Amino acid sequence: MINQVYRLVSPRQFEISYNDKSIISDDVVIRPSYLSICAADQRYYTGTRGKEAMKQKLPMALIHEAVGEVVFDPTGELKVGTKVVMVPNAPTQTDPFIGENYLPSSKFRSSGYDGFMQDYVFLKHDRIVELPEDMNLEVAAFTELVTIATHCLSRFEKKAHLRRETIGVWGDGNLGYIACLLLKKLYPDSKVYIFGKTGYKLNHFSFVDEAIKIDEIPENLKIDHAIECAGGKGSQYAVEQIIDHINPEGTICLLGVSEYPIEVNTRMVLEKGLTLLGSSRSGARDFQQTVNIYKEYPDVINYLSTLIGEVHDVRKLSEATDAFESDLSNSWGKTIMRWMI
Ligand SMILES: NC(=O)C1=CN([C@@H]2O[C@H](COP(=O)(O)OP(=O)(O)OC[C@H]3O[C@@H](n4cnc5c(N)ncnc54)[C@H](OP(=O)(O)O)[C@@H]3O)[C@@H](O)[C@H]2O)C=CC1
Ligand SMILES: O=C(CO)[C@H](O)[C@H](O)COP(=O)(O)O
Ligand SMILES: [Zn+2]
Repeated sequence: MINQVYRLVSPRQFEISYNDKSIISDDVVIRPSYLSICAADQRYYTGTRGKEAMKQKLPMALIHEAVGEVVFDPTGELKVGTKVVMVPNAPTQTDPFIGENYLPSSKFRSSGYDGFMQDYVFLKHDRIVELPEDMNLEVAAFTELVTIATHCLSRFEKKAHLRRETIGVWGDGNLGYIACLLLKKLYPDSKVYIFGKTGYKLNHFSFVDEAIKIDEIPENLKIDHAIECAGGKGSQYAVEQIIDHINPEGTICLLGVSEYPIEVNTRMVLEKGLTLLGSSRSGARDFQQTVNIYKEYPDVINYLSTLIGEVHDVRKLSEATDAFESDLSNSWGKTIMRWMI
């Protein structure tokens, strides 16, 4: 069959390409239904990802956050119409110590390999997780971003010492919101503080113990551990404040992506004996665990719906461009594309 793939060819410019794909294989054929735009996609779309990466990775279909419906499963295991979330990471090897999302040989969609902006996506069974039948698909669309927090917390659980009275999250955006939400569910005895820049964004974090503006942090405030979700240059200021307010031997989970190297006060990292724990992307297990969280705590889905920013119907490529442009001027929430192309 001929599959249409919608690739970014240069900043702000998409083009259609045609891929001949045989359906005689083990792959499940999925029709994407709801796609969600990530900050990483925007760095490619706007061309701020850096000249070298742009040259190396384009042309490429964007989007690694998406759900879809099964249209054909050669094994007959999945019924036509089953709603699934798609795992963007495709490992080519396994390693007893290194996770699939840290193996350099893995292929990650919309970072060097075609993402989900396609008519059909062809996936192995282990790259698909079935969604609850009544799942809000606009929320499900950004499940991949939720898996980032799930993955980070599973690493935190293994590495951080057990005094977890107060945990601080820096970054009053999408990932900060999700990290706070999962912390409150998975660590109900811990106090969770959100640290952000903007009052109206912080107002959305109704479920945390404290919402604090970063220029109003009491000098004597202390936290046991922290999660940084600011990104860009903001990561540097966030890490600086975290180091000031964290108790000795705390763990700092780093999630924000910076295009340029940031400065870290290593003297104080040493003096306080801190652990810096970076996490990037996620694997199939994190997707399964996240869907389990949806099932166990259905109110998580309600809280996540606060993050639905705009939903765009995309019937033609110019409407995808509109969605990306509009996303750039939205200060709160995720931009979702209802994929009708
Ligand atoms: N590690 C991983 O695998 C992943 C990482 N990411 C990265 O995480 C970062 C956040 O993503 P996302 O939440 O979607 O982006 P958002 O833009 O929604 O959130 C970032 C928020 O942090 C705020 N901020 C900036 N500086 C500070 C600071 N010093 N202290 C506290 N808050 C600050 C921003 O405010 P303002 O806008 O006003 O500057 C914004 O509200 C990005 O860099 C993204 O690329 C995303 C997905 C996966
Ligand atoms: O968003 C992400 C995962 O959800 C990562 O930040 C993204 O994969 C980083 O990739 P790149 O190197 O292409 O910016
Ligand atoms: Zn992403």
